[in-house]
Amino acid sequence: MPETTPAPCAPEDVRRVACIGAGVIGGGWVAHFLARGYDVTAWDPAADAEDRLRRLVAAAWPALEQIGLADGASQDRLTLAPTLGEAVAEADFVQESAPEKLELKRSLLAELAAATRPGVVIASSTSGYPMTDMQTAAEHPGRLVVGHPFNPPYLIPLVEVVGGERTDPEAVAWASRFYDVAGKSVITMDRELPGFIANRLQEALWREALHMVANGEATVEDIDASITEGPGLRWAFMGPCLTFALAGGEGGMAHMLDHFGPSLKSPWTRLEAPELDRALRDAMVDGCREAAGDRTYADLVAARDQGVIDVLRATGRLGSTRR
Ligand SMILES: NC(=O)C1=CN([C@@H]2O[C@H](COP(=O)(O)OP(=O)(O)OC[C@H]3O[C@@H](n4cnc5c(N)ncnc54)[C@H](O)[C@@H]3O)[C@@H](O)[C@H]2O)C=CC1
Ligand SMILES: C[N+](C)(C)CC(=O)CC(=O)[O-]
Repeated sequence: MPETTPAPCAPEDVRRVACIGAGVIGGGWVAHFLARGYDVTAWDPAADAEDRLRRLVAAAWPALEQIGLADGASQDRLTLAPTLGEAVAEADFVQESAPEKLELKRSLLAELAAATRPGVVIASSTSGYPMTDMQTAAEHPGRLVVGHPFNPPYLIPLVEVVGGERTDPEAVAWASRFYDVAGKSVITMDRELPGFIANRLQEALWREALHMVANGEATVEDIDASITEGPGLRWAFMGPCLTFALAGGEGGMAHMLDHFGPSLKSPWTRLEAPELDRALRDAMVDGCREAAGDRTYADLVAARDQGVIDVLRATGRLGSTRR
């Protein structure tokens, strides 16, 4: 039975967010919430976590200043807690971003649900585990939801929100409203799908890319250029459905389907996942190294951040969310 304890405050009244796990995504969430003017408490068991996290936030800050900080936003409002319990004790909302391992998520979410104040909503950043599978060990599973972000969470607006079988629908509604108030663009799902919506779509593309590299049919560089020089330009402002409706000319989607629909049955795709063996792993790693050239990780992050800001600005979406 879903738990019905109400959240201790309204989504509009959240002041303190706890971020559990402070790697690529947890750190990105920290930067986002700080930029939106929240107090943030983080916890991560790694010895170098604080140093890594503060560097990530400092590197993100110029991009965040460019798109506009909330009143009072400051990197000084970040605290690293010595224990998980202290990190969440005063939190109005918790974002979990620990490694993608099901058993770890199960026990961590149970621990978080026991350590937070009653009713506090806890969201997992998982890339694909259904909440039903992650909430099995929790005594208070009603306030556990998925809040799936996109890298970097401080610039990519989308977050997919969905509950599990034991999640209280009120918690899903609360989380969706909170993310909206916190400047995210929210899709609330009414049922669980492995990979949610966006990763299910990305996975199909990714699987085909791996097949082509494994078979020597395309290089990493060809694959990336095929998107950045091609469909990727359209996808930044018009999704694949409306884009393909235009492929039908004035006849729209109806003509497009009547014309090209039968080709869906031709063997363009190979829907089984390829074996991620050593050779394929090396080909992908070497190909990405070659594509990066002499650009460092920090160079690539800065270039990506500027690219996303430029696209958001060019398409009139800087500072606004999807309605
Ligand atoms: N990397 C990406 O592009 C995306 C990742 N995600 C999801 O975000 C979550 C985190 O992934 P990343 O940030 O990429 O991983 P990461 O490896 O960069 O960071 C994971 C962090 O968790 C810490 N950690 C280890 N054990 C922990 C524990 N027991 N409790 C709390 N923290 C612990 C590690 O020290 C590390 O700092 C995963 O669930 C992943 O699926 C979601 C969207 C995108
Ligand atoms: C690579 N990934 C599956 C972890 C990516 C995501 O989950 C979302 C993203 O940022 O594209």
